[in-house]
Amino acid sequence: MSKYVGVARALADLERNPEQFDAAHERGHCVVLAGPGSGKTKTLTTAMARTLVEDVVDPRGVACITYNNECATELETRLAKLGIMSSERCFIGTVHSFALTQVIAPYARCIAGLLPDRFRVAARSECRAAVEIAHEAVFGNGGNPHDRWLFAEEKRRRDVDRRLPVWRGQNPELADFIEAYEAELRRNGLIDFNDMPLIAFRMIKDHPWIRDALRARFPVLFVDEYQDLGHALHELVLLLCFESGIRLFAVGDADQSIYGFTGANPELLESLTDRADIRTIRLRLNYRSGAKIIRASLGALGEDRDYRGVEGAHDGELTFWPVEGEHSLQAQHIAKTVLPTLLGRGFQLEQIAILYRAAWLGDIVVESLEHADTPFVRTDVNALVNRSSRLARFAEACAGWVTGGWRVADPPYGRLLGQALSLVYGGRASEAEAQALSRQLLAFLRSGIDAGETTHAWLSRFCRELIAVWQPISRNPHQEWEVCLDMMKRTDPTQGRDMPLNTFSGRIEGTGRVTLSTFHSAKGREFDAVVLFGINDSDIPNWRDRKSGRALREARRLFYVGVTRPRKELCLVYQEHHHSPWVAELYQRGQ
Ligand SMILES: Nc1ncnc2c1ncn2[C@@H]1O[C@H](COP(=O)(O)OP(=O)(O)OP(=O)(O)O)[C@@H](O)[C@H]1O
Repeated sequence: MSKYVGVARALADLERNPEQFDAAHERGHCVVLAGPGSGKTKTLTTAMARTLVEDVVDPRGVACITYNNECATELETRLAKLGIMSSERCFIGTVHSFALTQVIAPYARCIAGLLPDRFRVAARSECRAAVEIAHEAVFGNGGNPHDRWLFAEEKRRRDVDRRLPVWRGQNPELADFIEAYEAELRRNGLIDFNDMPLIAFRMIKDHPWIRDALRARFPVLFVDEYQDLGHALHELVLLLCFESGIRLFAVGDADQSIYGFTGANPELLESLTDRADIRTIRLRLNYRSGAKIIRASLGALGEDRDYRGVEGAHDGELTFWPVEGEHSLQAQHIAKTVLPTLLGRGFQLEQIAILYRAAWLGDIVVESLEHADTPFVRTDVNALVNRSSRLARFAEACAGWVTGGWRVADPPYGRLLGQALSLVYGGRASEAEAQALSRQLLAFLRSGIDAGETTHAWLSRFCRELIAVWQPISRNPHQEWEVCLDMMKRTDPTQGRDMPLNTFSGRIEGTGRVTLSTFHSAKGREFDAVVLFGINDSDIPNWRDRKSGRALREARRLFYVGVTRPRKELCLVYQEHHHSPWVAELYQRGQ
């Protein structure tokens, strides 16, 4: 579909919702605030596509920053449906990747002494070693360097502008520790993950020409899930949009802020709405869930909001599944009773998700589902494919192409090549480099068609024939090649973990498999039916959440994110007489 038709259709879709429609046409700074299922992502992608087609003339483009690679992939997929591909004109990625690929990589070399010439991103072991050396230099031998580093990291993420008095005014010894750590990394030609937005911020702050260059390329900046992006992004936005003339379009929901442990703070989003130069648009309709589920979700959140369902929509269903016993019995109950009941009511497995608080709870669910022979696809950190790793997703997409996708261009070869170019060259390759890479990729992919390899055997060749060749020529300073070894370990045939290649590939995700996910990974997704597992009084909230009001509020928001994923049915599974205190409120409001 051409992008013109795609955009026209997307805008027509919003016509019956005047707030969404207005937001998509806004030409000044705009923040869209809205609850779950209200079409924030839909509005953002439509606004982005419209801006590219109507407002911004080639070769200028737009940039969209989002929380993690998983959200970036979701946005890319939605934009592709409107005929818009991510490209030099359309950057979609995390704040770290924006900082690295759009600010540091192109401009750092123009600033003498800023970074070593051929810097790269440090591995975790290199960061730990630098923490230990810096700790000894600043504090001598007393105390655990890594425990103290947790506090230092918090300060590092929060006090983005180091020229402000607060940098040395509060905890000056932590400031010394951080500076010694960064100096140690630089001595070794390294930067770390959290350095990326900080270095970019300083570059933009100190060098007005970098602001001009960025505004020339990206006159409009989109930010998805603003509430989760933390201080570094917020400072970057203030600098780029309110001091440098870039237009801002941001969407978010403070009630869904669940990444406090990485420095996110819902107040940053709210502070934008106080500005007179920003138009704030609030969306009230929830297109996703039935009215009963919407009411129950406000019980889960413990606050009042004026959200409502669309007229004529189904009411939705809430079901409660108390189980006599701990986690493993609750998981067995899901496999033996809850899922069969949902299937009996006409739900398809691929439209059901089981959500839980942490990946270790996912291990317990996996055991029960395997025992019951129920097919599943797992999307938490213990999953075979780490969904937030671009390399892992590339491997998965290649496997999809090899196992039949090549026949129907699902995924299209051009997309695989684009991903490979981005992994190896950060998207900037010469014609000759692109051709050579394409030859290697195509030769590898073709050799896998009808080869009958298992996943482990295919991944071994993937590592040998592609990754080992690409690693030495790569110009992308953020490497994650170790993900390949991790996937090989997770499919080790000697441990009985190998599987057919089409089981590994994403092609059969969504066909006949129930989704397993943490609440965090389920953010932004939706399913017909959602089963919340382990909603016990010791799990949500757990003892850590109960330690502070802030942590307790975040746990409650996490619960709210889970409760707002279903379209039609929400099932809560918990230990009888030991359910989370929030279940009662949810029950009362849901009636
Ligand atoms: N104007 C509309 N007309 C019909 N359906 C819509 C409209 N706006 C949104 N939707 C549908 O509502 C659902 C939720 O939309 P979307 O994922 O964009 O919401 P969201 O606000 O980003 O949700 P969350 O915050 O929970 O991630 C999607 O299925 C989307 O297609």
